[in-house]
Amino acid sequence: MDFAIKTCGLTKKYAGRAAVDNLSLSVRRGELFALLGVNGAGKTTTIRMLSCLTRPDDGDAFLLGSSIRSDEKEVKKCIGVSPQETAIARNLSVRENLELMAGVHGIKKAEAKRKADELIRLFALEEIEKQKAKTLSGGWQRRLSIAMALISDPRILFLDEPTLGLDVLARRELWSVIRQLKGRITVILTTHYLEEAESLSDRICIMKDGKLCAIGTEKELREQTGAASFEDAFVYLAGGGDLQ
Ligand SMILES: Nc1ncnc2c1ncn2[C@@H]1O[C@H](COP(=O)(O)OP(=O)(O)OP(=O)(O)O)[C@@H](O)[C@H]1O
Repeated sequence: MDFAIKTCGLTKKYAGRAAVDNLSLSVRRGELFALLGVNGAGKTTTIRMLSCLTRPDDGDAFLLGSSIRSDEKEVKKCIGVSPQETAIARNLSVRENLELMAGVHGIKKAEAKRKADELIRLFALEEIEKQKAKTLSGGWQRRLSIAMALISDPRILFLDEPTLGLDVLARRELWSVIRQLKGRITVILTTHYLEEAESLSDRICIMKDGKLCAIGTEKELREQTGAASFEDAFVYLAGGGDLQ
């Protein structure tokens, strides 16, 4: 099996308490993989370790074969991150944000323009490309943030709660943007919206207290718990193991 990500006993502790506890899992190339769990389950800490923003206390993870411990430079070359708090420059336009991010990655001007053109088309940003980012709605800011994370042509993209706080229409629009990426690159998505994981992902990992407590397709997780709906399966797995 050709893995994009393989974690081996990945562990992070804060004040002696494990935020991520001995996490071992594999994500296939081209897979859209969702990390689910209640608040504090360890999803963001996992993404932060995989994107080299936080160093693990124990264990390791390999992204396209490169270790987050010893090959940080290689790992950073192959990833894009759209964090929970969108990291856009509010006073710059949509196009300027994209070109600025290209510059951060050392992409030359002509190439940066070509890449910005391509992403503006892919994310349907044409009509707002000259608009300052601060004037955009939350949904369009998230869309821009994802486009920015793709400017370096990453092979693995991390989306941390991409639709948090968006209205249902903006969320659905963003889903169709995320669907366009399916199969092209590996996407790791964290979300609290169960229907988002259900609708978008190939496989789902449910975390609880920093540990992996279940992994599989939505159907497999339902079958494993004997639940009628995915929500019931999630409540069973991430909650107290009680099916009401
Ligand atoms: N920088 C930090 N310092 C201390 N504790 C932290 C830090 N970051 C995370 N934690 C703790 O680690 C645990 C896991 O947090 P994490 O943010 O990874 O969970 P999460 O699943 O992403 O939660 P949420 O769904 O609320 O975003 C929590 O108990 C949190 O309080």
